[in-house]
Amino acid sequence: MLGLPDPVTACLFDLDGVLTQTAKIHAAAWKQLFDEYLRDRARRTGEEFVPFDAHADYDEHVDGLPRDDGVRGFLSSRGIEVDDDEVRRLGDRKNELVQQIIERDGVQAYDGSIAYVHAARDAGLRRAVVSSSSNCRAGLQAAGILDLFEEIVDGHVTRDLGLRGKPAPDSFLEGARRLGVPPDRAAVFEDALAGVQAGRDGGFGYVVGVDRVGQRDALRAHGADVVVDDLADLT
Ligand SMILES: O=P(O)(O)OC[C@H]1O[C@@H](O)[C@H](O)[C@@H](O)[C@@H]1O
Repeated sequence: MLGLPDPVTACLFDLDGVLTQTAKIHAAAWKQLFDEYLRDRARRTGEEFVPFDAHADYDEHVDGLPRDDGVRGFLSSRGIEVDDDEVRRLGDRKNELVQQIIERDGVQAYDGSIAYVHAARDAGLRRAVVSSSSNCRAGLQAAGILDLFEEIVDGHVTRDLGLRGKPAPDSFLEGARRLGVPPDRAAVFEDALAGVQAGRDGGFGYVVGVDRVGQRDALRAHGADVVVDDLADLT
């Protein structure tokens, strides 16, 4: 049904880049944050300034991860270790940038995803959003799609429950648990390499990779059972 194997009765949707066009917003905010940081560091240390790549660096080190893990992950890829206070300071600054962009531009959902979620609801499939973002609920609300989902496991929930962030499968497992289905009867929909890996490692029934930026092969390699450009392609 809806391009999913028969045993699947529940859908676990990532938010940024799957339901809403907010992966671009996060990538832009991360780029501004890290470029400011790296430029300043280069001035202080005399090192060469190598800018953050909003595709390669974002996809590999930041996309899909909880905010703090994104800060640590990218900086450590450049051999830079920072303490918890600095991680928090940089994460707060990135969040200010995200919120400024959202305030200015709003949040747009992908039409194909919304049509798919409606079809899933009409077909009786259970539906949850599983996102690392602490802005998840606000994003769903701003896009006008909050009421399409029965459960939301976001950055606040994972922190409160002490769950490991993606690429660990914990948040998706929590989503399936809340919907009352075993993982092998749930499908994961993800655009991030870390999220697809979480779907594979959690033993989910099907992992749909959503390719918005030309990383089809990498999504496959991280464990996607199928890769589509848009959820409309599944129907
Ligand atoms: O900073 P937030 O809104 O809590 O989001 C954390 C992360 O959430 C993920 O969904 C995004 O892919 C990342 O880019 C983002 O950094």
